[in-house]
Amino acid sequence: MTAYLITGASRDYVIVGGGPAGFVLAKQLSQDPNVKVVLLEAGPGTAGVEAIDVPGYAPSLLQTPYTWNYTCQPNPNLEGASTMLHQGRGFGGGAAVNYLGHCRGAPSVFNDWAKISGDDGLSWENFQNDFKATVHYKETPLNYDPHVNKSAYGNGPMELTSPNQDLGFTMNLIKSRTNVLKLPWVDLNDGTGFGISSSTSVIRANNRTRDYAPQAYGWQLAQRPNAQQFYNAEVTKIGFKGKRAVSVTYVDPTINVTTTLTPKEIIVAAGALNSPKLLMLSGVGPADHLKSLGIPVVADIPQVGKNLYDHHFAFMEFEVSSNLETLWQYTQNSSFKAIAEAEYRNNGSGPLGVPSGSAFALARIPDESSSSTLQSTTPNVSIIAPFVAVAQPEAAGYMKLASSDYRDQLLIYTNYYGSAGDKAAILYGYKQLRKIVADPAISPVLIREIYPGTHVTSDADLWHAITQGSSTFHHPLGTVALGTVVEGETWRVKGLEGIRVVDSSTFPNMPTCHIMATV
Ligand SMILES: Cc1cc2nc3c(=O)[nH]c(=O)nc-3n(C[C@H](O)[C@H](O)[C@H](O)COP(=O)(O)OP(=O)(O)OC[C@H]3O[C@@H](n4cnc5c(N)ncnc54)[C@H](O)[C@@H]3O)c2cc1C
Repeated sequence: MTAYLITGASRDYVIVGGGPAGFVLAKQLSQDPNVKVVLLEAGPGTAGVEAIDVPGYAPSLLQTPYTWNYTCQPNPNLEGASTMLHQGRGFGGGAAVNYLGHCRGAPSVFNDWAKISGDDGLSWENFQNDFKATVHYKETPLNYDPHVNKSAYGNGPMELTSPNQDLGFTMNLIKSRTNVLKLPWVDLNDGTGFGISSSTSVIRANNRTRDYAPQAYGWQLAQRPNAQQFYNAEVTKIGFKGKRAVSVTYVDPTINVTTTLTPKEIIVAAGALNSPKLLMLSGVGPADHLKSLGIPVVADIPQVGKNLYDHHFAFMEFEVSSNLETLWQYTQNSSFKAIAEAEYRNNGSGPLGVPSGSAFALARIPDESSSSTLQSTTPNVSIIAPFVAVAQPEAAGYMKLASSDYRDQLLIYTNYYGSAGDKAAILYGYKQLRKIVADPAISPVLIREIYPGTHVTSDADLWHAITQGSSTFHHPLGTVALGTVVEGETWRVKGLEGIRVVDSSTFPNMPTCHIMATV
């Protein structure tokens, strides 16, 4: 599939970005055989890539051609650390490389979005039907009750399942969280805002492989003569005539061919970092910033690139009984690895067939209040790394261009823990992790605390540990927000014609859980 194959009549829609948003849009729009749709994806094709298909290999996909590998600017709130922020690159976007968790979180978020955007379709009551239209839940034989509310799921193409087995530790975690956090085990997809979840994931029941956008929607596109989907097609600029978007220029770097299309309408779905990037490269953004880089201004919209939210987590590390199956054993112990791979090949069981985080909790903090730090010295141990994050951070960061060259890195200012409330929340949660691990549901298998170490007790020292042992869930959003940059209902960029943005960049603020379900 290469760029020069696109010839002939003008297209009705060009969609920029083959992530979950782009694929759903392409599938929906091309239902009408009279509407021509072209989907352009910057990254490579992803069909048949084993590291993408096997759930347990997800962490190995970072820093590969399947990710945009952005390094954020030094963050003063993290003692100057420059953290990484990866995004999916290739057919499927983030859905091809992510950790497969599917969760909708608190309804109040969507009711807020409906108010902010004036679009009642986004209220929880109305949005539920859209959620249901994208997924179905498939029951599988399990050795535990996953507490799934089946009425929360519909008949959509994406398959959701629960982890197909308790590998020996999930139940300990669920019990200890129930005891310490005093929360019930619930389904966080049915409108329940707080509770403990056993991680419903986009993993197929029959062969325990990743289910994601190109698989769920791409085959329908492939069968439609009015739809085309291209990878290795990086859009470098959107051209404007006055305030109307009229062209899309893209390059296929593998053959160094540049092509310009002139559709009737352009839909940008390039994700939370690359959608604002493309808008700014095309002259849509803060005028002073664009002028400073010599980019002619089409529309002065100061909020493009602002309002950047993300989920950032802080972790601890504990050694537990070596008979517990953990990712540490898989990465460090070659005989364990061989057994796990054989198990997965035989019947999709074992640690490779489940998501990396097999249980988590959403809790409210009281009103008053990836890389491992362990040296690889002893392969035959088991390590757990429980983590905590602020589900709805207050402080937003921002991003801007480093230059007018599309190949340059972005300047990303994350501002994690940038408010007193965010800082208090993460510190509170970090202390709760120790209590959870000390609970009798876990303490019998606990051997020792590795990170930060039991000597770390004061708030100042714990804060230092958080700044040194934290990372992102890769959930950036909000940089082309509904209400400020994009209109509700139409998703048109305000003040412009022929251009819409429809993806995670348009979320006004953070859902309280994983975010792909909402995309
Ligand atoms: C490592 C990782 C783990 C995650 N874990 C989870 C999880 O467990 N659960 C969850 O719900 N969410 C998770 N997420 C987040 C989730 O995957 C994203 O929020 C979601 O994919 C966003 O969808 P999107 O369509 O808005 O953008 P994206 O998925 O980012 O898709 C945008 C697409 O546009 C393409 N693109 C960008 N620029 C251009 C251009 N100029 N021209 C053409 N194409 C372009 C990109 O290559 C990409 O394929 C994770 C993300 C990552 C990276």
